[in-house]
Amino acid sequence: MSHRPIILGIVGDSAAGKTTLTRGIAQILGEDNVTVICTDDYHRYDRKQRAEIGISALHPDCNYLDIIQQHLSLLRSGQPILKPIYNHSTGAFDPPEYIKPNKFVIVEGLLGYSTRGMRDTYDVKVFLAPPEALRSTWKIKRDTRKRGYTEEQVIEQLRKRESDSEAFIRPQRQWADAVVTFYPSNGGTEYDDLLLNVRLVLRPTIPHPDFTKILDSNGNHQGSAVRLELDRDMGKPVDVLEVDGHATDEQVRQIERVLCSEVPHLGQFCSLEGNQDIGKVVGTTGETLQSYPLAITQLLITYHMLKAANVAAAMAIQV
Ligand SMILES: Nc1ncnc2c1ncn2[C@@H]1O[C@H](COP(=O)(O)OP(=O)(O)O)[C@@H](O)[C@H]1O
Ligand SMILES: O=C(COP(=O)(O)O)[C@H](O)[C@H](O)COP(=O)(O)O
Repeated sequence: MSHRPIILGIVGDSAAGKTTLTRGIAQILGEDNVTVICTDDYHRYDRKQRAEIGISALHPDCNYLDIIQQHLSLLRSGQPILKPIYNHSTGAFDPPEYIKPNKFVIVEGLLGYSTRGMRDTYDVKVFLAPPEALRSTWKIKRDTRKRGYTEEQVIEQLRKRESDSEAFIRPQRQWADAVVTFYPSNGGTEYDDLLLNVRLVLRPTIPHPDFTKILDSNGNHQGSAVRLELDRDMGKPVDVLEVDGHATDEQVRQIERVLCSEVPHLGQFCSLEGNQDIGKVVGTTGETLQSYPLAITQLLITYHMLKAANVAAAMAIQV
């Protein structure tokens, strides 16, 4: 290996879209180059024990955060780990698995940014923050179709976990280099998953692509479906790029050009080079999702992974 593994964190609440986004990015980086770790595997208690104790999986005390941190450090230095496995179908633990890191490691889960040690291990940190109404819809759909729960059980679980979501999950937003929010354009309950807009909050904690290139010479937007603004997030200044579900091919190509001018590898996954599968991913409920907002989100995060790999390779040559 020419450099140490590059580590991406994808953190967010249950059914925020972590696994779906992870799949899309792994497709672009090449499945064989990517090791995916889900931190649900580090739950301290199985489902029965959690019910007896009265603790939710979202609580830090319900997870071996110290072992996650230890394993992340090992993976970052290219070493293997013996990872526990939490089985969402049975609610119990399967035998552990031996995992060697590939060039890229994606670590997705609920509490990945809870400690300083964990946060320091990632090269790129993403937080997923869909509006709560959309997350509930996604969670009901997935957990009734794939995890054997009834709709009433999922709604009750969401209600019971709300205080832990507020206390432990949502505050982690502050540590992310990019906060990703897919949202319905009319803000209402009637929406099409394939026409969701995306709001990308870009913190100056890592150097983002120069999106000002998509503005015309007067600094104006080329249309209303793609917007670049300065804003504040949790009190701190940020750039915000929004891409609507109905953005045009040409608007999307402009963004792709910005990304590909610095990272040509991305070209083959863009509509620029005629790729028809841009932004296509199979969601965890088995449905095929495809949209420009999804594509731009995946490309932006992959851009950061490849840039981090270039930096790590340059450092490896120096030593
Ligand atoms: N970007 C997206 N666009 C449309 N639907 C999505 C998107 N991300 C997730 N979903 C839906 O939400 C469900 C839950 O997503 P998932 O990736 O399993 O969440 P998590 O891994 O965070 O628990 C998926 O089954 C899918 O139906
Ligand atoms: O919230 C999640 C995390 O998964 P995800 O982020 O993929 O939703 C699960 O509910 C817990 O792991 C508990 O498992 P269970 O529901 O089996 O008790």
